[in-house]
Amino acid sequence: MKAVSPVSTAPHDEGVPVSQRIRERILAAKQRFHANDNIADFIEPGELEALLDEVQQRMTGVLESLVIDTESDHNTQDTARRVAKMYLQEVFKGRYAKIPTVTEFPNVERLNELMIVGPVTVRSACSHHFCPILGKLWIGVMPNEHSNLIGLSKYARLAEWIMSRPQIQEEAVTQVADLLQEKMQPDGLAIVMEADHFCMQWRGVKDMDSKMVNSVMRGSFLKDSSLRREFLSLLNHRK
Ligand SMILES: Nc1nc2c(ncn2[C@@H]2O[C@H](COP(=O)(O)OP(=O)(O)OP(=O)(O)O)[C@@H](O)[C@H]2O)c(=O)[nH]1
Repeated sequence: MKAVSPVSTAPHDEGVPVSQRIRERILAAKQRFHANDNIADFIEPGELEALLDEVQQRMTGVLESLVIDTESDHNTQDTARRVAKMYLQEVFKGRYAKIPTVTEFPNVERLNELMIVGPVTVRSACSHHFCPILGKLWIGVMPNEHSNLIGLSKYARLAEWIMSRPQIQEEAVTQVADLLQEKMQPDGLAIVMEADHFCMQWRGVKDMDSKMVNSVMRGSFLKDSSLRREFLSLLNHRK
C-alpha cells in the first residue's frame, strides 16, 4: 500500500506545513480562527495553492484510513484532490476569500420605508458533521437618512460569503446581521433563515421534515412590534 506522503511545504520554510504558517500568523495577531471565521487576511499570495496540496495529502490519508483502495479504484483516484478543491474553492470558500466588493450608495432620497429582500438561497455545512445545510434567507431593512444602500445582488453575495463556511445556523444568522448592520447602518434590520440540515435527514435521527427557523431583529424591528408584524406577515405571504 502506498504510504501517505509528507505534507507539502514551501521550500523556504523547511518542513513547516503551510497551514501551520497561517495559523502562527493568526495566533500572533490574537485573532480567532473558528470554523465560521474568515482568515483571508492571514493568507499570503501563493499559499492557497500550497494549502490545496496540503488538504489533498491529508484527504488521501483519510481515504487510506477508510481502507479504500484509491490506486485501483478508478472512482476514487482523484477524490482527495476533488474534495480539497471543493472545500477550499467552493463550499468553504468564505473562510479563505476576501469579502466581496460592495458598492454603497448614499440614501439621497432619505428612504425610510420597509424593504424586504428574499428568499436568498443559502448553502452551507454544519460545523459538527460537515453535512449540507440548504435553506432560504429573508432580509428586512428599515433605512434612515444616514443609511447606506447596497445593490440588490450584494445581499446574496454577502450571505454566500458568510454561509460558505462550516456554520451553525444560530451563529450564521447573527454573522449576516452584523455584516449588513456594519455596511448599511440602518434604523432596523431583520433576518429570518429557514434551513434543512442534512445531519438530521441523511444520518442521525433521520427526520426528513423538521427544519430550523431562526431570526435576528435589531433596532426598530426590536422596539416596534407593528413593524416586526408587518415584516413577518409580508414574509409569510411570500413563502
Ligand atoms: N443548534 C444547532 N445544532 C445543529 C446545527 N446543525 C447541526 N446541529 C446538531 O448538532 C448536534 C451534534 O450533536 P452530537 O450529539 O455532538 O453529535 P451526534 O452524536 O452525531 O448526534 P446525532 O445527530 O443526534 O446523531 C446534532 O444534534 C445536530 O443535529 C445548527 O445549525 N444548530
